[in-house]
Amino acid sequence: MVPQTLPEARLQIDALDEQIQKLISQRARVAQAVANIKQQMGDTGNHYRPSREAEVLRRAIERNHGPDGGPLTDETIARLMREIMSVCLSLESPLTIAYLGPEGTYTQAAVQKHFGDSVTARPARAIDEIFRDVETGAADYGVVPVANSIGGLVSHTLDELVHTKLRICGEVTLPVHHHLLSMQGDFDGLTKIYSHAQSFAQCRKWLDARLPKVELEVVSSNGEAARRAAAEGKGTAAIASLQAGRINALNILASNIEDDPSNTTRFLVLGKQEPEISGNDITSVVMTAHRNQPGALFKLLQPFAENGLDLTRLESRQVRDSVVTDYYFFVDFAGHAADPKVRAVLETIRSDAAFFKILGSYPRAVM
Ligand SMILES: C=C(O[C@@H]1C=C(C(=O)O)C=C[C@H]1O)C(=O)O
Repeated sequence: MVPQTLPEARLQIDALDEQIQKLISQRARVAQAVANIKQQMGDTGNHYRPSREAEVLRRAIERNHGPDGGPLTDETIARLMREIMSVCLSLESPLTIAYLGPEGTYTQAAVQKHFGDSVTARPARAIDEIFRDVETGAADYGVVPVANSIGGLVSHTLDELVHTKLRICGEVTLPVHHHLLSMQGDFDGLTKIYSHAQSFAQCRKWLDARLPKVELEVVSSNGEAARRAAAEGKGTAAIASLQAGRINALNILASNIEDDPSNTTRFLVLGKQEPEISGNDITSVVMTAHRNQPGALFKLLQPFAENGLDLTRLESRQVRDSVVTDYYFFVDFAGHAADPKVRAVLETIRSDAAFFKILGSYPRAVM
C-alpha cells in the first residue's frame, strides 16, 4: 500500500525496519551455524567461500529483475548484500586483507568492493610484499592491481604470479575516477599538485586545459599524494580517489577529471584457496612455448578453440634474463579447471608447453 501522508510513510518504514533487522540478525545466526558445521566437517581454514559469495550476489541481482525487484540499481542491491555478507562472515572468520597502500589507494577501494567493510585491510608498501604477507599468513588474502584500461599491465604483479604458490581466487574490476583534492576550497593560489605518474597521464587533457602552469610532482601512490596535500595545506592539491580525500579530510575541487570516463582497473585476489565451481568462472594460466618452433603459440592456443573455450584475455610478457627472446603468455578463459572437459584441455596444453602453470579458477566479478 503506497502511503499518502508522512506519518503513514514513517509508520510503514518503522515496521519494515523492524522486519529487516530481525531478518539480518537471523541471517547472522545462521552464518554462525555454518561456521560450526564447517568446523565439524574438519575445515581448518577460514570460512570465506568466493564461489558461494558470487552465487549469493548473482541471485540478489536476479531477484532485482523479478517480481520482488524495486527501484534500486543492481549495483546498489549487490553492494548492500555485499555488506550483509561481510558482517556475517566477520562473525565466522575475521579476515585480514593485504593491499597496495598507503590508505586511500584504489587498491584499498578494490578490497572494500570485493570483501565489504568488515575486514581488516593491511597496507603493504609494494606488490611483492602483498604476496609475502599472504604466503606467510600475515594476511588471509591479498589484492593486487593487474591491468588498467589506459596504463596497461602491472608488470610486478605478472612477474610475481609466475613464481608464487598462491592462487588467484577472485577478480575485482573498479572504474577509476580521479578527483582534484585540497585543503583549500578553491583553485586560488594553487602552485603544486601531487599524484602517481599514471594518474597524471590519465588526467593530461584536463590539467593542460585548466591548470597548465601548476607544478606536477610525481609521488609513489595516490594515497601518498593525498597525505602530502593534507600535510602541506594551502597552495597544494592531490589527484586521488574520493576515499583518499575522505581519509585526509580534503575538499573536492573538481570531480571525475580523467580524460577517459571508462577508465577501469582490474585487480586480482590472491589466497591459498581453490574456489569451487560457481557456474560463471574464469581460469588463468601462464605458459611459454618451445623455442624455434614455427606456430608454437598457435599450437598452444588451438585446444581452447577446438573445445569451444572462450579466451577472455591474452597478454604476453618477456621472460626476464632471457638472452633469446622468450615470452610468458598469460591466458584467461571462461571455465573452471575442476570441470573434466577443461581439465582435459589443460593437460593437452601442459604437455605441449615448455612451461605451464595454472594460476587459479575463480568466479567472474559480479559487481
Ligand atoms: C555462510 C557461509 O560462509 C561465508 C559467508 C557467506 C554469507 O554470509 O552468505 C557466504 C560465503 C562465505 O564466505 C557459507 O559458506 O555459506
